[in-house]
Order: sequence, then structure tokens, then C-alpha cells
Amino acid sequence: MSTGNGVSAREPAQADSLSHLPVFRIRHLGKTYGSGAIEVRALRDVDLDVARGEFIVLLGASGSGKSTLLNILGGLDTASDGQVYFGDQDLSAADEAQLTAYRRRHVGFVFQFYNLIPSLTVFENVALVTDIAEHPMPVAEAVAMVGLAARSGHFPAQLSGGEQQRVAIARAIVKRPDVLLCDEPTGALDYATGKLVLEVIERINRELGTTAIVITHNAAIAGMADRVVRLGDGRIQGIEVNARKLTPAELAW
Ligand SMILES: Nc1ncnc2c1ncn2[C@@H]1O[C@H](COP(=O)(O)OP(=O)(O)OP(=O)(O)O)[C@@H](O)[C@H]1O
Repeated sequence: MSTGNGVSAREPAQADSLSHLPVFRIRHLGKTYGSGAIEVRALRDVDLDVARGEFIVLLGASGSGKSTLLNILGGLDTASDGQVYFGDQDLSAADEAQLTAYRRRHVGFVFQFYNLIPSLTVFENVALVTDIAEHPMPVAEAVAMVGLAARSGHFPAQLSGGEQQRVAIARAIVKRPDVLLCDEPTGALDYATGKLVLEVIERINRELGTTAIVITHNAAIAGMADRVVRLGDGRIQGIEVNARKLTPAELAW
């Protein structure tokens, strides 16, 4: 849909007509890697609904299943048992082509390492994704949203780690994903830089309404969430609701 000024407004996506459904419905989800003596049960009997626009922090010890859960929600990995629905789409029954389409259309990923292309500028790194997106926002808008408008023509090597992570976030959101999945987004960053990156993720969740799920080892970040999901040994050990969400500026660790 064109607004006539060259800015593409968002078409009512199929997901919008499903707005009464949770973004994710996870039922009896299990994931087993390997078999026999080397079998690892990474997830067991996980049940969770994620509401549209929610900000969830996933906490848990190393090996508790956080990345496995995020990867299944993002269509990068598949369930061994149970169901995962995105709206009314059963991801656990999807084939590779359907998962690829799902990832392209609906999911933005942010990882600990930024995976930017060194020979491309900030603008070009973000623009790359828009070729395969259905309703991308203007690249300059995504770059401005992460506070890097003035650095648009710079190359990754000319940026700090936090700035590079913000480019990775711009790249993840330029296609207007329904969900932003972040695996240790501040893991490689110092305190102040980590906070700047969290501020960007919080802003995207608040201003664009993008559902955000963030894995962290840093329990202080849990204060930003609507809900905190604690994983242990592949199971949900507890879910806490924050009566008042803290801003990244209010977090301390
Ligand atoms: N591809 C794989 N093959 C075999 N085992 C795997 C694979 N991926 C993960 N695992 C195992 O599944 C379990 C859960 O791993 P996962 O990466 O989800 O944990 P995590 O909570 O994200 O850990 P960390 O905080 O260290 O990143 C671990 O025991 C891990 O060794």
C-alpha cells in the first residue's frame, strides 16, 4: 500500500485479523537433541502464551534451554514434541519453506554478535534486508530509530560494539517484524553501551508495538519486562509479572 508520498504504510497483515490470538501459544513443547546415550532433552513440556506487544525476558542458567526455545519460536529450529502456534499458524507442522517464509515475514533476530557485512555502510547493511521484505519501513527511518542517522555512511569497523549492535537491531526491525527475538543482545557490551542497546529495544517494543523476547544472563534486565520467564533444566520454573516496568535508565547492575 502506498501513501502517495513514497512511504509505504503497512498493509493489514494477515496476523492483524488474528489480533485476538496470542502471538505465540506454546503447548507441551519438547526438544530432544541426539538419541540414545547422547540424547539431550533441551526442553520439556513447556507451556506459554505470549501476548501481542509483550516484552518478555527469558532467564536461566547456561544450558537451561533459552536459546533452544527462542530458536523454535523464530523458526530456526523445530520442536520434537508439542505445538507452537504463531497466531493460527502451527510452526511445529511447518516445512522448511514455510519456516523460511515465516522468518522473513514475521521475525527479527538480534544475536550477541552483530554479523554485519564489513564492506557495507550502516545504511547498506540495513537496506540489504529490505529486498526480501514485504512492507519494509524506509531504511533511514530504521537507522534513525536506533539513533545512528549521523553514522549512516560509516562502515562497521568505524563503529563501537554498541553502535554495531544498534545497526543489527535496525536491520532486524526495518522489515517491521511482528516479533523481535534477542539472544544475549548485551552479552558482548559494557554497562553503559548495554543500556543504550536496551533502550533501543524498549523503544521499538513501546513505539512500534513489536513483541520482544530477550534472553539474558543479567537478572537486572528482568525489571524491563512485562513478564519474566525462568527456565531451568528445560522446563519453566516460574513466571513473574512486573507490576511496574523499569526503564533501562532505572536498571542497575
Ligand atoms: N544442536 C544441538 N545439539 C545437541 N545438543 C544441543 C544443541 N543445541 C543445544 N543443545 C543442548 O541443549 C541444552 C540447552 O541448550 P541451550 O543453548 O538452549 O541453552 P541456553 O539456556 O541458551 O544456554 P546458554 O545460556 O549457555 O546459551 C544444552 O544442554 C545444550 O548442550
